[in-house]
Amino acid sequence: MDIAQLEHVSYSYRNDPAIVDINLNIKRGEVIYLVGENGAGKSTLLLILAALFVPTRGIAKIFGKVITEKVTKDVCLRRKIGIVFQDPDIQLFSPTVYDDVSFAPRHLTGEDYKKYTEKAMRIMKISHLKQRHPYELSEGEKKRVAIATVLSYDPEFMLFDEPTANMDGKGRREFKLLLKKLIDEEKTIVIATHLLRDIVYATRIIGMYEGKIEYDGDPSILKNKKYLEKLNVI
Ligand SMILES: Nc1ncnc2c1ncn2[C@@H]1O[C@H](COP(=O)(O)OP(=O)(O)OP(=O)(O)O)[C@@H](O)[C@H]1O
Repeated sequence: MDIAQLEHVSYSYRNDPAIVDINLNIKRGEVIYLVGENGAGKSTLLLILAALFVPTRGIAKIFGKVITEKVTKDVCLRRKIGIVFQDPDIQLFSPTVYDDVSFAPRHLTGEDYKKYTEKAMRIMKISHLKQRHPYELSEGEKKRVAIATVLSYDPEFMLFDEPTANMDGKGRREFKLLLKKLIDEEKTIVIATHLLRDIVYATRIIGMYEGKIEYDGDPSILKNKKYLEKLNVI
């Protein structure tokens, strides 16, 4: 079974189309980067893949389930999918870092939630911040916490929206190591980015332009500067 199958999927915010007629299959173990200029539709496509948005048109099947309003709340499905939003302020809502990181495992993994929480904080090197209020953190620290809130329940399908956008060189190197670890654990990964220099371990690139898929293929496209210029991603 594919992780995701999109058939003629479109999504509009009120009447403004954000993605248009997307056909896409994602197989287990793929490491896909979505590239495209601002407003190309990358975040919207991630939200569809995360089973958080229901397509305005077409059919999205995630882990074999057709996504409807009801299915977006299915706990079994939610347990398998993790999304790290571009803006960590959307993801962090608790009074302390610990409460934020433990929120999902508390609801999804039961008894062992402390173990999962500690492990995620250790991996993201945020254990020392656990009693801090998320809003007191730097943007880079917030991003680490946001990633930890997803690692903490160990989903098999992981989606990242501009994960390295507010990170310094050290943060970006550490994210690369995290990615390697997730790939070794055979996760399926989709990353939206406009930072081409940060693309590593890609098995597939999807280039978006004005809500449509303009390229879907192997990473050799990254060497084709002329084509990337056409997509406005250079
Ligand atoms: N909440 C919203 N309400 C209305 N329109 C929206 C909303 N979110 C996105 N859009 C619009 O949908 C289109 C696609 O936006 P989206 O955020 O998916 O693109 P993106 O490629 O992720 O861009 P960026 O790199 O700037 O995040 C844009 O025209 C955008 O203005």
